[in-house]
Amino acid sequence: MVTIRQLEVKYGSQTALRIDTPVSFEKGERIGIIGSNGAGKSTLIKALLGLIPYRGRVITNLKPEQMAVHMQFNEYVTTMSVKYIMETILDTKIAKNKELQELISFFEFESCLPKRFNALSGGQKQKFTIIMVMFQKAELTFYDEVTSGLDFETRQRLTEKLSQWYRDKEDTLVVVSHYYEELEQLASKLLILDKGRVIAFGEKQRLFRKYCGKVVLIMENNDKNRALSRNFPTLKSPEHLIALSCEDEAQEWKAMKALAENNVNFKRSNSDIEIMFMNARERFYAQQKVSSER
Ligand SMILES: Nc1ncnc2c1ncn2[C@@H]1O[C@H](COP(=O)(O)OP(=O)(O)OP(=O)(O)O)[C@@H](O)[C@H]1O
Repeated sequence: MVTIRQLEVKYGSQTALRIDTPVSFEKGERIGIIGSNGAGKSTLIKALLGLIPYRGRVITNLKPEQMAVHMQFNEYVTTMSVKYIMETILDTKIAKNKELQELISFFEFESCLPKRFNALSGGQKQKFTIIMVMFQKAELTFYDEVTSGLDFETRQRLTEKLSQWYRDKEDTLVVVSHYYEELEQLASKLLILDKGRVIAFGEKQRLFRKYCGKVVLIMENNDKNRALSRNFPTLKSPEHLIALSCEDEAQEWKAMKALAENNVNFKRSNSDIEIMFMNARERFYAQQKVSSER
């Protein structure tokens, strides 16, 4: 559907994004884009939508009107109801449009319709834009930080709604997010960016296997657990945690037995995106260092 053969975006003299190896988004895929602040995530979306100039080659059979986008920040006039804005932008009447009614009801947005945009809560504002984006039924839909700025519970509820809506559909989605739980639910493939470079791209489980092993056992970082973990291969992990990497079932049983015998609480995961991201980044820079030393 979209193939990025090569892409370079510069703001002045600063290169914000450079993709050298081809990246393709195929029909029906759910792609998550992750990366720290300033990694180039929004820049990539803007370039794909043709909103900013870039050098390189992006091949797509999609016309601009076949792509829909939910940007991080959205503003609307505040002198009229959101119902009026929705009907004007979508050029339809809610009362006569079953599909739009279904979306409004799915997102429990009915009671918000008479309100003005500035009177909506953060979550309601996002729902408003999501409904309008979904209504376009685009071939390719981008969600850029759709739950950013929302409290934990609202974020979870909205992610669940999005995941439910798309569950049995074939839409192609590109979801940019800082929140790993969101990508666990919405993405099956990941594009990991850092400082404008592609660190890794591929199917979520394949990347987990490559950077973390079969499974990771995650426990609190304290003196006792640090001592225990010395007998096992560990991965890079958030500072308050220790992650043991298990390459196969035998290693997993051995590590679990040791943790159980020492009465350690742990979480087992074969999909932790945060730990996978940290280790992919670590390996990328280690390889860069080796090749620059050659
Ligand atoms: N309009 C602009 N002018 C100059 N520099 C810009 C502009 N927009 C982005 N940048 C820079 O380009 C780099 C990538 O920015 P981008 O917004 O794509 O990052 P991001 O991964 O989306 O970050 P965040 O997670 O913080 O939204 C950053 O260093 C940023 O400061």
